[in-house]
Amino acid sequence: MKGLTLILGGARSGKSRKAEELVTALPGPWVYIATAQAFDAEMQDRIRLHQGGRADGWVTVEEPLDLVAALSRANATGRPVLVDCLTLWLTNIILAGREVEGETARLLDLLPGLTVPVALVGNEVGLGIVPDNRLSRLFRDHAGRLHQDIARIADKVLFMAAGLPMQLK
Ligand SMILES: Nc1nc2c(ncn2[C@@H]2O[C@H](COP(=O)(O)OP(=O)(O)OP(=O)(O)O)[C@@H](O)[C@H]2O)c(=O)[nH]1
Repeated sequence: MKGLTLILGGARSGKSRKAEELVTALPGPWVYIATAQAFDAEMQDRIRLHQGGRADGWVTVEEPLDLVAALSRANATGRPVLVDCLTLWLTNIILAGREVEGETARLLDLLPGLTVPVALVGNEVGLGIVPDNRLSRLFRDHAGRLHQDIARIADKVLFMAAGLPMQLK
Protein backbone atom coordinates (compact mmCIF):
# COMPACT_ATOMS: atom_id res chain seq x y z
CA MET A 1 0.00 0.00 0.00
CA LYS A 2 1.29 3.47 -0.82
CA GLY A 3 -0.25 6.91 -0.84
CA LEU A 4 -3.92 7.23 0.02
CA THR A 5 -6.28 4.23 0.07
CA LEU A 6 -10.04 4.51 0.62
CA ILE A 7 -11.84 1.35 1.77
CA LEU A 8 -15.61 1.44 1.61
CA GLY A 9 -18.22 -1.18 2.46
CA GLY A 10 -21.35 -1.94 4.45
CA ALA A 11 -21.51 -3.01 8.08
CA ARG A 12 -19.48 -6.18 8.72
CA SER A 13 -18.24 -6.24 5.16
CA GLY A 14 -14.68 -6.82 6.33
CA LYS A 15 -13.47 -3.29 5.61
CA SER A 16 -11.66 -2.78 8.93
CA ARG A 17 -9.90 -6.14 8.63
CA LYS A 18 -8.87 -5.36 5.05
CA ALA A 19 -7.53 -1.95 6.05
CA GLU A 20 -5.51 -3.49 8.91
CA GLU A 21 -4.16 -6.10 6.50
CA LEU A 22 -3.00 -3.46 4.02
CA VAL A 23 -1.39 -1.26 6.65
CA THR A 24 0.36 -4.07 8.53
CA ALA A 25 1.90 -5.32 5.27
CA LEU A 26 4.12 -2.24 5.66
CA PRO A 27 6.91 -2.09 8.26
CA GLY A 28 5.52 -1.03 11.69
CA PRO A 29 4.80 0.52 14.05
CA TRP A 30 1.49 1.77 12.69
CA VAL A 31 -0.93 4.44 13.90
CA TYR A 32 -4.61 3.51 14.39
CA ILE A 33 -6.83 6.60 14.53
CA ALA A 34 -10.17 5.56 16.03
CA THR A 35 -13.05 8.00 15.63
CA ALA A 36 -15.63 5.91 17.53
CA GLN A 37 -16.95 6.95 20.91
CA ALA A 38 -18.36 4.40 23.34
CA PHE A 39 -21.76 5.79 24.23
CA ASP A 40 -23.11 2.47 25.51
CA ALA A 41 -22.02 -0.94 26.76
CA GLU A 42 -22.42 -2.59 23.35
CA MET A 43 -20.03 -0.12 21.72
CA GLN A 44 -17.64 -0.48 24.67
CA ASP A 45 -17.58 -4.25 24.05
CA ARG A 46 -16.98 -3.77 20.32
CA ILE A 47 -14.11 -1.38 20.97
CA ARG A 48 -12.60 -3.70 23.56
CA LEU A 49 -12.76 -6.57 21.06
CA HIS A 50 -11.00 -4.44 18.44
CA GLN A 51 -8.32 -3.36 20.88
CA GLY A 52 -7.75 -6.93 22.06
CA GLY A 53 -7.54 -8.23 18.51
CA ARG A 54 -5.02 -5.65 17.28
CA ALA A 55 -1.51 -6.91 16.76
CA ASP A 56 1.41 -5.52 18.76
CA GLY A 57 2.93 -2.61 16.93
CA TRP A 58 -0.26 -0.53 16.70
CA VAL A 59 -0.29 2.85 18.43
CA THR A 60 -3.92 3.80 19.08
CA VAL A 61 -5.07 7.41 18.90
CA GLU A 62 -8.71 8.10 19.85
CA GLU A 63 -9.91 11.25 18.10
CA PRO A 64 -13.66 11.64 17.53
CA LEU A 65 -13.56 15.20 16.14
CA ASP A 66 -10.17 16.66 15.26
CA LEU A 67 -9.21 14.18 12.58
CA VAL A 68 -7.10 16.75 10.72
CA ALA A 69 -4.97 17.39 13.82
CA ALA A 70 -4.64 13.65 14.55
CA LEU A 71 -3.62 12.93 10.94
CA SER A 72 -1.07 15.77 10.93
CA ARG A 73 0.48 14.46 14.15
CA ALA A 74 0.54 10.89 12.80
CA ASN A 75 2.13 12.09 9.56
CA ALA A 76 4.91 13.74 11.55
CA THR A 77 5.80 10.34 13.10
CA GLY A 78 6.46 8.90 9.62
CA ARG A 79 4.32 5.83 10.48
CA PRO A 80 1.63 4.31 8.23
CA VAL A 81 -1.86 5.31 9.36
CA LEU A 82 -5.31 3.71 9.46
CA VAL A 83 -8.38 5.87 10.08
CA ASP A 84 -11.45 3.87 11.23
CA CYS A 85 -13.77 5.40 10.32
CA LEU A 86 -14.82 8.46 8.30
CA THR A 87 -18.51 7.75 8.89
CA LEU A 88 -18.33 8.02 12.68
CA TRP A 89 -16.15 11.09 12.35
CA LEU A 90 -18.85 12.69 10.17
CA THR A 91 -21.51 11.65 12.69
CA ASN A 92 -19.48 13.19 15.52
CA ILE A 93 -19.02 16.43 13.56
CA ILE A 94 -22.77 16.70 12.93
CA LEU A 95 -23.71 15.86 16.55
CA ALA A 96 -21.18 18.39 17.85
CA GLY A 97 -22.88 21.06 15.72
CA ARG A 98 -19.74 21.73 13.67
CA GLU A 99 -20.01 22.86 10.10
CA VAL A 100 -19.63 19.78 7.87
CA GLU A 101 -18.51 21.58 4.70
CA GLY A 102 -15.72 23.43 6.55
CA GLU A 103 -14.50 20.32 8.39
CA THR A 104 -14.51 18.11 5.30
CA ALA A 105 -12.78 20.86 3.25
CA ARG A 106 -9.98 20.96 5.86
CA LEU A 107 -9.59 17.20 5.58
CA LEU A 108 -9.56 17.32 1.77
CA ASP A 109 -6.89 20.05 1.88
CA LEU A 110 -4.69 18.00 4.18
CA LEU A 111 -4.87 14.57 2.53
CA PRO A 112 -2.88 15.21 -0.69
CA GLY A 113 0.06 16.63 1.30
CA LEU A 114 0.46 13.65 3.66
CA THR A 115 3.73 11.82 3.18
CA VAL A 116 2.91 8.55 5.01
CA PRO A 117 0.70 5.79 3.59
CA VAL A 118 -2.87 6.29 4.81
CA ALA A 119 -5.86 3.93 4.72
CA LEU A 120 -9.25 5.55 5.30
CA VAL A 121 -12.27 3.36 6.12
CA GLY A 122 -15.82 4.52 5.35
CA ASN A 123 -19.27 2.95 5.62
CA GLU A 124 -21.26 2.89 2.41
CA VAL A 125 -24.60 4.05 3.81
CA GLY A 126 -26.30 5.03 0.56
CA LEU A 127 -27.48 1.69 -0.79
CA GLY A 128 -30.69 1.21 1.20
CA ILE A 129 -34.10 2.88 0.98
CA VAL A 130 -34.33 6.65 1.42
CA PRO A 131 -34.30 7.35 5.21
CA ASP A 132 -37.58 8.76 6.52
CA ASN A 133 -36.02 11.61 8.50
CA ARG A 134 -34.21 14.70 7.30
CA LEU A 135 -31.09 14.33 9.48
CA SER A 136 -30.45 10.81 8.18
CA ARG A 137 -30.93 11.96 4.58
CA LEU A 138 -28.52 14.85 5.13
CA PHE A 139 -26.01 12.52 6.75
CA ARG A 140 -26.26 10.04 3.85
CA ASP A 141 -25.66 12.87 1.36
CA HIS A 142 -22.65 14.24 3.29
CA ALA A 143 -21.14 10.74 3.50
CA GLY A 144 -21.67 10.09 -0.22
CA ARG A 145 -20.10 13.44 -1.17
CA LEU A 146 -17.15 12.93 1.18
CA HIS A 147 -16.46 9.49 -0.30
CA GLN A 148 -16.58 10.90 -3.85
CA ASP A 149 -14.23 13.74 -2.96
CA ILE A 150 -11.73 11.42 -1.28
CA ALA A 151 -12.00 8.82 -4.05
CA ARG A 152 -11.05 11.53 -6.56
CA ILE A 153 -7.72 12.18 -4.83
CA ALA A 154 -7.06 8.63 -3.58
CA ASP A 155 -4.48 6.39 -5.19
CA LYS A 156 -6.61 3.30 -4.61
CA VAL A 157 -10.28 2.71 -3.74
CA LEU A 158 -11.70 -0.64 -2.60
CA PHE A 159 -15.30 -1.64 -2.01
CA MET A 160 -15.71 -4.55 0.39
CA ALA A 161 -18.60 -7.00 0.18
CA ALA A 162 -18.76 -10.34 2.04
CA GLY A 163 -15.14 -9.93 3.07
CA LEU A 164 -13.96 -9.60 -0.53
CA PRO A 165 -12.49 -6.48 -2.13
CA MET A 166 -13.66 -4.96 -5.38
CA GLN A 167 -11.09 -2.54 -6.71
CA LEU A 168 -12.88 0.64 -7.88
CA LYS A 169 -9.70 2.60 -8.51
N1 LIG B 1 -12.58 4.64 20.51
C1 LIG B 1 -12.08 3.55 19.91
N2 LIG B 1 -12.74 3.02 18.87
C2 LIG B 1 -12.22 1.92 18.27
C3 LIG B 1 -10.98 1.35 18.69
N3 LIG B 1 -10.75 0.30 17.89
C4 LIG B 1 -11.76 0.23 17.00
N4 LIG B 1 -12.66 1.21 17.22
C5 LIG B 1 -13.87 1.53 16.46
O1 LIG B 1 -14.58 0.38 16.06
C6 LIG B 1 -15.27 0.66 14.84
C7 LIG B 1 -15.25 -0.51 13.88
O2 LIG B 1 -15.84 -1.58 14.49
P1 LIG B 1 -17.13 -2.42 13.98
O3 LIG B 1 -18.36 -1.66 14.26
O4 LIG B 1 -16.98 -3.75 14.64
O5 LIG B 1 -16.86 -2.54 12.41
P2 LIG B 1 -17.89 -2.62 11.18
O6 LIG B 1 -17.75 -1.35 10.44
O7 LIG B 1 -19.28 -3.00 11.62
O8 LIG B 1 -17.37 -3.89 10.38
P3 LIG B 1 -16.30 -4.13 9.25
O9 LIG B 1 -16.91 -3.76 7.94
O10 LIG B 1 -16.03 -5.61 9.33
O11 LIG B 1 -15.11 -3.31 9.59
C8 LIG B 1 -14.56 1.82 14.19
O12 LIG B 1 -15.45 2.88 14.00
C9 LIG B 1 -13.45 2.20 15.17
O13 LIG B 1 -13.36 3.60 15.33
C10 LIG B 1 -10.30 1.95 19.79
O14 LIG B 1 -9.24 1.51 20.21
N5 LIG B 1 -10.89 3.04 20.36
